[in-house]
Amino acid sequence: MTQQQQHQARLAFIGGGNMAEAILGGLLACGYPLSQCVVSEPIQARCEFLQTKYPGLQTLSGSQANQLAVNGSQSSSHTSELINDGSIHVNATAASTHFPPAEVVILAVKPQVLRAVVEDLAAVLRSRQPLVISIAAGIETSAIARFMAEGASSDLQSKDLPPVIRVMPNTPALVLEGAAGMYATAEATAEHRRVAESLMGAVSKQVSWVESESLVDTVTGISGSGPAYFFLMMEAMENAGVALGMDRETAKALTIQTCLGAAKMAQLSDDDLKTLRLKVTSPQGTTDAAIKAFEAGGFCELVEKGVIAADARSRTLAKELGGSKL
Ligand SMILES: O=C(O)[C@@H]1CCC=N1
Repeated sequence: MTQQQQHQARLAFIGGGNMAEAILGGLLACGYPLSQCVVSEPIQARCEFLQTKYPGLQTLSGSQANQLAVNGSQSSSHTSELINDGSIHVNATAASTHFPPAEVVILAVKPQVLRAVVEDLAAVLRSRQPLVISIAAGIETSAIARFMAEGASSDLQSKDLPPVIRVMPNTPALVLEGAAGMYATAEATAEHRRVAESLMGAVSKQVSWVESESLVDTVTGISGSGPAYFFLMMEAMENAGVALGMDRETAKALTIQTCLGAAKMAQLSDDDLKTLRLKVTSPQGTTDAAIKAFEAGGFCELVEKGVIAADARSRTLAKELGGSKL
């Protein structure tokens, strides 16, 4: 189904950092209506940057911005009071100060502040019951549920917890080439899964559900952090070209296209990755010389160590920031 054919949910981004921008930018690039998106972001300058880049985007900043983004404001006078109060800043280009409640809340804040943010939003999340999508690295859905339970008054029962889907996206979402892994809690219905899949699928070429939440940490180790591994490899190749006398621009352009071409071949070919490698590698040839040098330095073991380190860090974050009560 195309974006045009289905209801496009009102989205509240809590946090307007790089990853929120990647998802937002990707959604807008494929036709998601700007009017259905609001970004709550504490740093005024970042709001201004987003407004300049996406003219007409509603951004909210200030002490009650997260609440307003989720809860909406049915009365513009209420919003005006908040603005006059100095407690909230709404971007000047927003068409109106009327904010519909969010149907999907995307928690796109750093893991270190997720607890405070969710506790602050607990009551409104539990009364509004939006679909909550968390992209915070490492924080388990059980911890998010506990933050919601602890942040709201105790007379609300646990069945009042909204559905949570944990997503590990990656920054190529900004150019609609993302890869994302997703895990849904038992509260999430097939429709919630469909909405999350459709939002992340709009900016990601690969969306994979994992059945065990611990595999989200592994997704983080592969595709969440993965773009940085390829950027590092590309940096190293570019620098090697420069060291051999090539101008940086040419070395960079050849490196990037080689990376793109290899990825496309890997995607389109029926051959597995090893076979593709061997097809480039003539015996005693140039590639063979390079691969031998990589192997002598423990390249594959090193990459495995890197992926394992990212996976492990994601699990440690869960313990450090989510606690171990659940
Ligand atoms: O480095 C990080 O913590 C985040 C998670 C995945 C990509 N960046």
